Amino acid sequence: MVIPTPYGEFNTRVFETAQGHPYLALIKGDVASDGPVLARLHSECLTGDVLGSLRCDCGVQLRTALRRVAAEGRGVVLYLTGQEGRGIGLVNKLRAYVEQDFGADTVDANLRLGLPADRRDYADAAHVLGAIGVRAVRLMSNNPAKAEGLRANGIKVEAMAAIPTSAHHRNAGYLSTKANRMGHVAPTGDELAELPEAPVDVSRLLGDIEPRDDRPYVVLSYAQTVDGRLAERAGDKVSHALRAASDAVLVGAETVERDDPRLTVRLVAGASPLRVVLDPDLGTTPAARVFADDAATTVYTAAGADGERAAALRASGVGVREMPNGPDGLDLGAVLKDLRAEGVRSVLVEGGAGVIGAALAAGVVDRLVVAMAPSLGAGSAAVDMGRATEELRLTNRCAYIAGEDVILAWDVQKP
Ligand SMILES: Nc1nc2c(ncn2[C@@H]2O[C@H](COP(=O)(O)OP(=O)(O)OP(=O)(O)O)[C@@H](O)[C@H]2O)c(=O)[nH]1
Ligand SMILES: [Zn+2]
Repeated sequence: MVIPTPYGEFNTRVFETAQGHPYLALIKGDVASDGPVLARLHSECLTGDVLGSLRCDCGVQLRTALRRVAAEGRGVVLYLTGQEGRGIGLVNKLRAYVEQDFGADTVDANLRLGLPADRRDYADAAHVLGAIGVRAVRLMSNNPAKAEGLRANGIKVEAMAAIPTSAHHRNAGYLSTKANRMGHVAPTGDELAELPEAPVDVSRLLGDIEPRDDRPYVVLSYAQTVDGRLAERAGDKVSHALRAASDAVLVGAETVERDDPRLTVRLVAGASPLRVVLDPDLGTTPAARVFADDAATTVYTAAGADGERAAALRASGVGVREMPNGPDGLDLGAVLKDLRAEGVRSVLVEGGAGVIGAALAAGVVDRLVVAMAPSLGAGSAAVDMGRATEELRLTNRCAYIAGEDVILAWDVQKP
């Protein structure tokens, strides 16, 4: 039986464990032939796999694994139901999340509930691999228990490496606990070691993400030429990792018109944030890529803007919210307050010049991330803070250097 996916078709076989849990094998190519097979044992995670929850990175890992197997043309992703919540089930996992909201890490949360930190067993998974003809694997995981479980049941694990994902500020703690407390190992083996690239770590660039009661943590991110003019920023991994770490990315209507950005995460493995467009008169073209359905979008507009246009956007799944006008277009403070009320904890403001200037002038920026484009004399006007005259002091500097790129970041101190 074939299941067609966005990554291509997978031959599918299903097995049922003695406890009644279906194991779904998504197979590409001839996995019974000689040579280790690229493989992932994926523990069910309804919140991450289906809903894209940002508390973990399971959904991103699952899709990345399917993509890698498809790219290689040979391999298997074994989807293990019954392993939800590391084997304690969905209800207990959600109870463990409540414990985590009260300060426990992912291990202690289970223990506080009187449950083991991990109740999974991989014997059945090994038997399924055996049944489809797999004898040796290159395992996409850095959980040593998975490798041991396979080896103990007759499957050779010839190499092993994690599927690196870009951390989100909401799962950074979870990922570090897995590394520090759950014995997850560094990649080993020649073949697989060169496959995954280390994820771009932008946590120091972002600083301490601390939302306030009345607005999210606001990060301003743009590129400038060495002589201080705003520069266009070609899509690069750092800027995509910044998006992947944020709850929302915000731009003005001019940027949508001029650059037609998608504002999604594509160059690193990570989830796309909510896209927010400030468009006071709803003049952006309906064909703009930011309205496509590959991520969620909310448009903020002035009261009384084109009602038909708003209705059309809503019908296509784009949120439209009316806001009062401020000194420089829409009242940015009101927009941020509304986003916070919707649960957004961090916003990455990417431009354009008008929005950047207005955010600085309004004193709502917590962190500034400036990429230095290696050029002089190009670019458009410099950042203009309009009427704001008070100096903003910058502290807690971080410098990120990769190849030709120099990126600097600071906390913005309020006068
Ligand atoms: N109990 C509990 N389970 C969780 C939590 N977060 C994720 N899970 C479950 O953990 C399982 C995923 O396992 P991970 O520990 O993320 O990764 P792994 O599969 O052991 O290791 P890798 O193969 O390297 O990804 C899924 O079943 C999730 O539902 C949590 O906070 N508490
Ligand atoms: Zn998960």
